[in-house]
Amino acid sequence: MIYTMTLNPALDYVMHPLTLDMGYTNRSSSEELYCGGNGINISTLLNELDVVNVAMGIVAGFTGEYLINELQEAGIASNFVKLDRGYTRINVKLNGIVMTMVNGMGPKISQKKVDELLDRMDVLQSGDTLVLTGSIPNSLPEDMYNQIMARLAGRGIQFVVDAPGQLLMESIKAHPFLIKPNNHEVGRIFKADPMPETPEDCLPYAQKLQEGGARNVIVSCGGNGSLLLDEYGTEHMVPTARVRLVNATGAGDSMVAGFLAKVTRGLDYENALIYASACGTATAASKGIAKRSTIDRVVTALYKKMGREMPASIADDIKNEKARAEAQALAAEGNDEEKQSPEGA
Ligand SMILES: O=P(O)(O)OC[C@@]1(O)O[C@H](CO)[C@@H](O)[C@@H]1O
Repeated sequence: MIYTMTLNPALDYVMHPLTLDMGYTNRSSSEELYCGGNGINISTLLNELDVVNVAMGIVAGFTGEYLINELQEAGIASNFVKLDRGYTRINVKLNGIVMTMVNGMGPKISQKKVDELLDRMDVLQSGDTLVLTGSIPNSLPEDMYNQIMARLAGRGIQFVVDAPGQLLMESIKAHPFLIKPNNHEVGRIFKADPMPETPEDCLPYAQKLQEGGARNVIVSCGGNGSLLLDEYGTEHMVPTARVRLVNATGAGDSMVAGFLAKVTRGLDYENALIYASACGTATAASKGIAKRSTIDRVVTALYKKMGREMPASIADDIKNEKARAEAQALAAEGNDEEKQSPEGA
């Protein structure tokens, strides 16, 4: 079973302003509300791929209630500690010519609630995967992920960590099965100058992260593709299918979900990376986390672009002929100019 942990979930309020002038009232042309936070995005995409999983974490207030109800309606099992005060944050995503995000700090969490969460984690068993991802509210210690991994150590549980900066560096000491920073995060961690932009640029940094303890390292590089340095030391580099960018929020989370969905079902690392890349791109081309039909289209387009044969296990899973035809149409859009997001996927 895959468990995702979101210590600081959010409602993502995506607004589409036509212009953005600081110091003035700006008007949005449309807006949407999604359940967010990295782990919740991963659970949402896993669910879309029919991978049964449990979303865990901490919620508060009316926004937290909304989030749990929405997960329930989507058929995603959840196990959240509820705080008595405060509210789950609302992260504002201003999706204009470039994406600008303002993420909330999150509610204050007492030690009692942390202990309650740790106790709930005792349901995890040997063979389970725990995905620790996203920022940690200020009131929790920087080494929170390490505390969780230490508590579960020796029980045959595999860890996946996708976290910013120091949090990630601390976590690799626990030898996680997978980490997935993007190229900008890797550049900031190692104070790289110039910033690594391509999978090739990121390879030396992925090697350092592996030397630090991570088993498999994926580095996503937005429109430039992605890199996997696997636990056997083999490097895999995959391009990105070209699509029109709609909303980059959750694209990196979708990669993690796509990769896990496939490796837990026995697919080899190289093809799992291709599938992961397609899932990230599909979300970038969607409003909210990608739906299955978009993933099917993008994965077909990516295999075509790479001139690669699609493994039977993926091909058998592409739901219908219509998706195949649409995939061809999407591949033909490859000449469209891609809008750039401020961070890699
Ligand atoms: O503030 P954090 O925890 O670093 O990031 C939170 C967040 O920006 O990440 C997700 C996309 O990956 C969004 O759903 C969410 O709003």
